[in-house]
Amino acid sequence: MDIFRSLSMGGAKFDKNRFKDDLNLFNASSSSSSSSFKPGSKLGNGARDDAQKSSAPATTLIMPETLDFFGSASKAARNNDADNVAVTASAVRQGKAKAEQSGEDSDEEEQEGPDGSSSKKGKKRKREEEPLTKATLPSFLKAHKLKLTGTDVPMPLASWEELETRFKVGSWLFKNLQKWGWEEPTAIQRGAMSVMLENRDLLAGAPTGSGKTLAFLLPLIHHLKNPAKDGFRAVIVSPTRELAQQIYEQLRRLSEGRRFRICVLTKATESTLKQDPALRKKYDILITTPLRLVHAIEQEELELDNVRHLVLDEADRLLEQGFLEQTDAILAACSHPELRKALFSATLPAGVEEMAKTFMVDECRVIVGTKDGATETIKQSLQFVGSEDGKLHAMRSLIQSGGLKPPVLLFVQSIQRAKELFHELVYDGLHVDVIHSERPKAQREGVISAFKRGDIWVLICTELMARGIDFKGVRLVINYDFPQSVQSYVHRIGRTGRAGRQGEAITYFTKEDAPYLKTIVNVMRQSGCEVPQWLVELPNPSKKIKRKLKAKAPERTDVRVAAGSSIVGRREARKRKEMVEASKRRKNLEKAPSRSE
Ligand SMILES: Nc1ncnc2c1ncn2[C@@H]1O[C@H](COP(=O)(O)OP(=O)(O)OP(=O)(O)O)[C@@H](O)[C@H]1O
Repeated sequence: MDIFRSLSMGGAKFDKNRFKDDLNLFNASSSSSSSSFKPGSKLGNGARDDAQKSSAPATTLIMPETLDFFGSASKAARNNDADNVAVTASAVRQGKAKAEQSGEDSDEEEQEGPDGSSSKKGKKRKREEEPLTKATLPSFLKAHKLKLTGTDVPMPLASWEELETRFKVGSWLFKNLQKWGWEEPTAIQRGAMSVMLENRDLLAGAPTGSGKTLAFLLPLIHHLKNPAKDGFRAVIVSPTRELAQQIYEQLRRLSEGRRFRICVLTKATESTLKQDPALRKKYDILITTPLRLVHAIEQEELELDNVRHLVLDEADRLLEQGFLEQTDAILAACSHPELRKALFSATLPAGVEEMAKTFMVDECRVIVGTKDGATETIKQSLQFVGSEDGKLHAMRSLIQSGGLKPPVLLFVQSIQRAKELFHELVYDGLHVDVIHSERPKAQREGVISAFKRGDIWVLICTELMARGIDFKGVRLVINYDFPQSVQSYVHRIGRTGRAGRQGEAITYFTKEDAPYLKTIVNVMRQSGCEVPQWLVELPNPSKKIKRKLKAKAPERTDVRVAAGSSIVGRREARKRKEMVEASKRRKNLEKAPSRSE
């Protein structure tokens, strides 16, 4: 059914002309909104709003160069004949010190080119094309918002070409990479790949949607070189099955033509490994969730003693209560003395970093942007909805005002609430579905494919979908229930605004959520969103309060109860009841024999 028709069934009017871009799914960009603490008002946005209303393509106008991870803001021709530069962190430090001494600043340097007529941007791009030197490194790091820490940290990649010239990455792998047509490496790819290619332990943090997956996959394949039939040599751990599957798909594409044996550990593959011990030797790479892997280790269904590369994706989640024990068991099972470890996430709380240091050896730390920061291409806002019943009202207003820009991800705090909200919205005639861990695997996969295809326009989800999942076209994330931690907020909203695209995130809050508001306000400010002064002046919640929220989701009135108790809810329920009764009457009439018969 036409989505605009079905959306209209909920009482909303959709103008096809106005939403013609929506028809062209996964061709994202866009947005709207303002302040004051009353139900329905949105708090946030600001500067970017004006920019987004401009007629030029969003990426070129809005994105500052420093945030242009994907080079989409500038298509300057590149001319990379990069010489090999094996500069180490001592060089990094020397160069930095020199730059600081001379008061060198990247922006100033750009204005001082020999050719006074060329633009600042042009000069900067040109300088990036050249091989990095001690002198150019500080401004390069600044331009890419890269922070490198550790002893002798390898020099970042100046260009893709350095993969071949400097690291001798096989031409087959380089060709596979080129198939994506990505003009240049993202900041995290520049910083993290060189560290992994030099076979060092790594702790890497970079915003959501900034290409961390490729940053660890490419070095990993490079090190494995060829299929070896020597048992698992690389293990990638991710907190969810969905993310493991997504990593597998990217890995398969990147290793095309090399016949690596890759195993995504599921109940089915686990039982195959159990039945056929010889098979275990045939695999090269394992992608798994922690629980499944620990089960397989305990059942002695596989061995990890030949593993040389261990990647923990969404590392902070894997080192949190709930997964920590399993991650510990995995680390213990990967017993090869030459094991290298790489930890990646968009959020790395201090406690996690401390823990990581206890099992990493002489690690390099590569951070892009502000630690635990949100992606800056996401327009964030907070919306006060009064109490629970105000949320559905806000949702329906959003539909009616045309602000619901599909595809939309809608986060709630529990499976129960996800189910309830689904039942509430499905009768509104929305193309809506729900995903949570109680749904069988096949159904979950089906929902994800349908959402990717654009058959589902609003996907209700739990924390299951908050991390890592790469739906490129998501235009709006709604935090229907307030997130339980800053990390959860950053990852949830990070499902939009990926790969340099624009996105929007709205967070509903009630009176009960107000004590935690400041944590989100801080993230919003850090990522460049304007927020009203009174929000800035709110007190930060204490550590104790934050811990309490993280440990236990707040009690909330059931979605259905809340829906029934609001005026709008009652009106909608009555309308739906009337529609159902009218439809029954029509059917009965159709069934009734006509008099002539
Ligand atoms: N160099 C690049 N240029 C352009 N696009 C890229 C580049 N590298 C990766 N991408 C694309 O960017 C998107 C996001 O990548 P990825 O899923 O690896 O992000 P991430 O940093 O792991 O995000 P998250 O923290 O949410 O897991 C993907 O669709 C990927 O194909």
